[in-house]
Amino acid sequence: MPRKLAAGNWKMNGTLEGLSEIAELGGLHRAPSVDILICPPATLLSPMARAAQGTSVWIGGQDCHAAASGAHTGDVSAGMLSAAGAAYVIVGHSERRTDHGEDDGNVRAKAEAAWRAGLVAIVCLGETLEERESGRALDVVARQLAGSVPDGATAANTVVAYEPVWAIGTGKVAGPTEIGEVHAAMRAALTQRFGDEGAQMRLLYGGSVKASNAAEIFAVPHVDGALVGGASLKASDFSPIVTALEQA
Ligand SMILES: O=C(CO)COP(=O)(O)O
Repeated sequence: MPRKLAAGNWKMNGTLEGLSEIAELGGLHRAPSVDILICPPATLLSPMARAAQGTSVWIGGQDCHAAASGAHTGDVSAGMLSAAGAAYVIVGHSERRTDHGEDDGNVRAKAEAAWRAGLVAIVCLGETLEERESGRALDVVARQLAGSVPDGATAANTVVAYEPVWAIGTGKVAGPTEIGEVHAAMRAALTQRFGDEGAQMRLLYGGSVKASNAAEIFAVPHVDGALVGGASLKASDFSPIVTALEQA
């Protein structure tokens, strides 16, 4: 079983001063029993990767283009992220799906590009409030999982993050029953499709995770970590979440 994963997604936040947060986080967790990852904006990736060298903190990108290079103004390839020091890349975050019209096919192609560059792909999915309230959450997640996770996914090259859109940045956390139901369904689908690799693949929950609710979330079966937005920006906020995961 790969180690559990506490991942921070800084989104479009942070400055060079945030380098000190990486050093502080590494200092607080010198020999963690879980993996720790911070995904800063692309402009901070290289200095953050340097700051993280020799610490327990991994650095990742927040998105990549599906192509290796070419005429794609404003985009960054997976190879470029890797060269800058990334080990992971988030693909298919709901903010990318909404802001940039990305669909499951785009996300799948990005995950494959991540693998070609030697990165671990964190494939995100999750239903909207309207989809949950109309009883379609499990169907939506099943469809996104089937369409966004490429053939060839393994426990080593892929992480799946369930982030219900209505719980992101809203302070509304999905309850243990809701999370448990979706994570069990994802585990069953991944195991059916990928066998033992699917059984071992890390499944993260994301959406308003904080120190105060982390332990309850990590106690849910098939939750192997978290993808944290706001509460990952400060080491002092993120560190208790890392500790809760170590103790789960
Ligand atoms: O979108 C998220 C992480 O990718 C979750 O963000 P918040 O933790 O700020 O709700």
